[in-house]
Amino acid sequence: MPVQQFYLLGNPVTSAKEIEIDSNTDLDGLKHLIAAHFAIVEPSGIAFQFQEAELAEVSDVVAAKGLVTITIDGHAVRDPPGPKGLPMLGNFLEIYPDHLGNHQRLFERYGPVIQTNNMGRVTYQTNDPNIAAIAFAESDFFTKEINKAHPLYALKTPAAGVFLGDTDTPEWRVAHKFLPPALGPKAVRHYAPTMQKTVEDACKVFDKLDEQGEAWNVYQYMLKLGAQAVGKLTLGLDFQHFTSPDAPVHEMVHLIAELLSLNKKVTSKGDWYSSLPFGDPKRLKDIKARIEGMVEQSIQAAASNGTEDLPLQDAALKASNMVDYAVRATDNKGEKLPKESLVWALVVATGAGFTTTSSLLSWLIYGLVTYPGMQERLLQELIDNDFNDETEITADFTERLVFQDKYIKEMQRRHNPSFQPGRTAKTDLILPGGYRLPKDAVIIPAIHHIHNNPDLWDNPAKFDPDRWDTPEVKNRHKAAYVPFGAGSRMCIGFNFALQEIKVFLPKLIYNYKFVREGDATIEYDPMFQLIRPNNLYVRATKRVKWPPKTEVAV
Ligand code: HEM
Repeated sequence: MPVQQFYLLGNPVTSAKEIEIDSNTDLDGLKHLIAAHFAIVEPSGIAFQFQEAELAEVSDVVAAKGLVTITIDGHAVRDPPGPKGLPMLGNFLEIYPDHLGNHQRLFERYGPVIQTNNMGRVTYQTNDPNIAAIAFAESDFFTKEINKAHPLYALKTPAAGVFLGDTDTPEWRVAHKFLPPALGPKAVRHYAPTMQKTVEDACKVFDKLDEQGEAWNVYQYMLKLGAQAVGKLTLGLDFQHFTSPDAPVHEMVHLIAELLSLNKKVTSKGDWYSSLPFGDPKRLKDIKARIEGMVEQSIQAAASNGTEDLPLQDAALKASNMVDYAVRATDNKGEKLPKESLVWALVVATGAGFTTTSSLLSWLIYGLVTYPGMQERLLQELIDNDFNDETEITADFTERLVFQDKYIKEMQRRHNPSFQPGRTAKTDLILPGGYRLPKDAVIIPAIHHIHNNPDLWDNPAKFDPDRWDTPEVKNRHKAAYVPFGAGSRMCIGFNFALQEIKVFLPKLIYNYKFVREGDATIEYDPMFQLIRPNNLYVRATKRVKWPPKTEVAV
């Protein structure tokens, strides 16, 4: 078999490898062979050169009398670029507090894969859907492994399996078998009446605030609303958020929100900070223990109800909430979600459930008071579908609200709450474009920057729900829109989240006209795990008149 020497352009020639080439192989086969030897993730981008001339045939590669140079998508291999940074602080001061705006600037300056260093912690980010899709796919190259460089490191809880644990652990496999059925499309349909009752209770409070002529902080009330629904449907707890306009936020909700805030604080700084035995890192540990205790209590209450065990799918359709489901559901071997996994899997479902949905709900209200015509179009669609105070909001009904669906999609494009799912390199590897990543490097498909990348979206800053009807958007790259992440570690609660929002929004829009109070620039908390509009205030004025139904031309 012929033997040839290859090296990667950008690496020293001393790194050249001698590789045997099967004489029957074609160019594609040769690229795959070379990709396997050099851990090049995407073989199709490989090209061969000898003395700067392109070699387009395998026979030319074999015949070359010397080192054959490999290029990737026309580039030499190189480390992802990024700003130089200051000693100790790295790039921290030029990224925070506005990490969304500043990362955008870095993508514009350095290209689709960037490298930053925050007080010693190196992170890679991409706004390229092709590279995002590669990172999201659990493969020989990438996995979700929450190492020290991962944005969830300070929260890592292997027992949770989902979200806070690594893939391919026994804990992840078992949680990933038991939880998704309870959050599948059929299962969440039977949660619709509880969702509707929750928003109806909230409306009584919004009515009172209107009677008192008060404007209210959108995030605070959406946090109450999102948490009230998730509390009932995951833990079977009534957080009593809507007994009066001033009802306090339940301790559990405070603790989970503080946990996320502490995590972002702790992981935005170097490793030294997260190992301090006092201050934020200590508080983070104490809070985790308190949450664990509270969830254990809910589990005991559910278990003492003495209801029968059921196979996974049946349990998902019959359980009154996820604790009830989790204590009753059995797999085909008759086994249950082990006790060690139960507590943290439920904490995660609760936390992941209300923090995200309350932020998205807040952005949806922001859209009503910011983007002209949206309230009117959403209301008109309800009227045209005969919505009124008595309507039972089922999944069948919300499926008819086509504009509402596009409005939500566009909001998740422009203002998605989640922004940094991280994936870890399993080996030294080379990405498309020739970007080199070392083993254990964490790359973040930067959701906000993918969703606002001008190469993928026409006029991305424009809020335009109608773009979802265009062929460009319909035929987009599969990872150009990933509000719930992608791959086997994507969100398992997306059916729940979308249904909840599609039940809540009609009630809010039908009952109130929302008007913004104040005109301060909307701020988000850079030290929070999610993006939410912190200082948005609105007046919700109760509607007493509604527009007529659109006349259909005959
Ligand atoms: C607007 C609402 C939501 C958004 C934007 C959202 C977003 C996400 C994203 C981006 C991930 C992937 C994280 C990663 O790749 O590391 C994720 C995972 C997850 N989400 Fe959601 N989520 C939402 C609602 C929910 C709800 C309502 C629940 C549960 C009731 C939930 C439960 C989970 C869980 C358990 C995971 C981890 C799955 C795993 O590790 O295999 N999410 N979510």
